[in-house]
Amino acid sequence: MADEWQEAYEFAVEVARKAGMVKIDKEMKVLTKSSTVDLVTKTDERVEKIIIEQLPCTESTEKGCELTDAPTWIIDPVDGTTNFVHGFPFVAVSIAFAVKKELEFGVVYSCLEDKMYRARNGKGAFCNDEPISVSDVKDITKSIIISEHGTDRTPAKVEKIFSTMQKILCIPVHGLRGSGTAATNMCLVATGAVEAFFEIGIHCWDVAAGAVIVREAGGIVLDVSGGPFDLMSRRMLSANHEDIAKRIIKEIEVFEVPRDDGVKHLQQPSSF
Ligand SMILES: O=P(O)(O)O[C@H]1[C@H](O)[C@@H](O)[C@H](O)[C@@H](O)[C@@H]1O
Ligand SMILES: [Mg+2]
Repeated sequence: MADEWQEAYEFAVEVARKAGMVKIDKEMKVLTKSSTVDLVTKTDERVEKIIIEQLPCTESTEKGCELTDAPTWIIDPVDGTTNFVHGFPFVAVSIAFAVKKELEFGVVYSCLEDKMYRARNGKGAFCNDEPISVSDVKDITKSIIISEHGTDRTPAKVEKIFSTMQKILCIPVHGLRGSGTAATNMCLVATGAVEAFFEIGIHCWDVAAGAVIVREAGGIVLDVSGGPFDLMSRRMLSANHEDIAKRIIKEIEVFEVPRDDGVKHLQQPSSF
């Protein structure tokens, strides 16, 4: 049988590159989404339109996220919008494709660095056409970990986020980092620049493409409890190795966030 999704995969790479031709514009119109620090710009809308117009068989829905068995594009036109607004140089276009609720391929174009990350199930992960793989560090004290504080500034949640970061920093690890874009953070795990990235509060479109890239680079993608990764849960831990993941999970102070699909929170059994 012909390779059913290869053409769509290659096409997504081209669309991501075209969509990534965005310019930092000081006059850009900045709007807000869930809070005053959750930014969106007219450029996000313009880039989304470019992508949707070019991808085959797209039907855009305003109903939020619902993953069905149908072939589905999961797109973040500008991941790292706050960076984009401020001229902080990490901004990515993220395009993933799922079939029967399983992610088939992912493309992340880190546009200001001109790095095209891509991966397809069973076919490896690449950056600018060079194969990439995760770090082989298994000792957390020799690791760099990424986490982000997100856009929910409810004091109790911020306290948990910083308490988790403090505990991880004091293990100690070599460093804590954050690029401001979940898609790029996952690619940093995939290239071995860092050992892990976790965040509670991200959305499915922030991490769908990155999940395929991390897995194909030899890493793992889990729920922050250690259970299986659930794209709609808004919780994600990606790591180079299960030893690193297990050690981080011990320190994560989990808090509730509404799921992307609106389903009531599901308990994630830990696989560790
Ligand atoms: O909103 P964008 O820039 O698409 O996505 C970002 C989230 O807003 C931010 O809360 C989160 O920390 C970051 O990882 C994500 O990419
Ligand atoms: Mg995003």
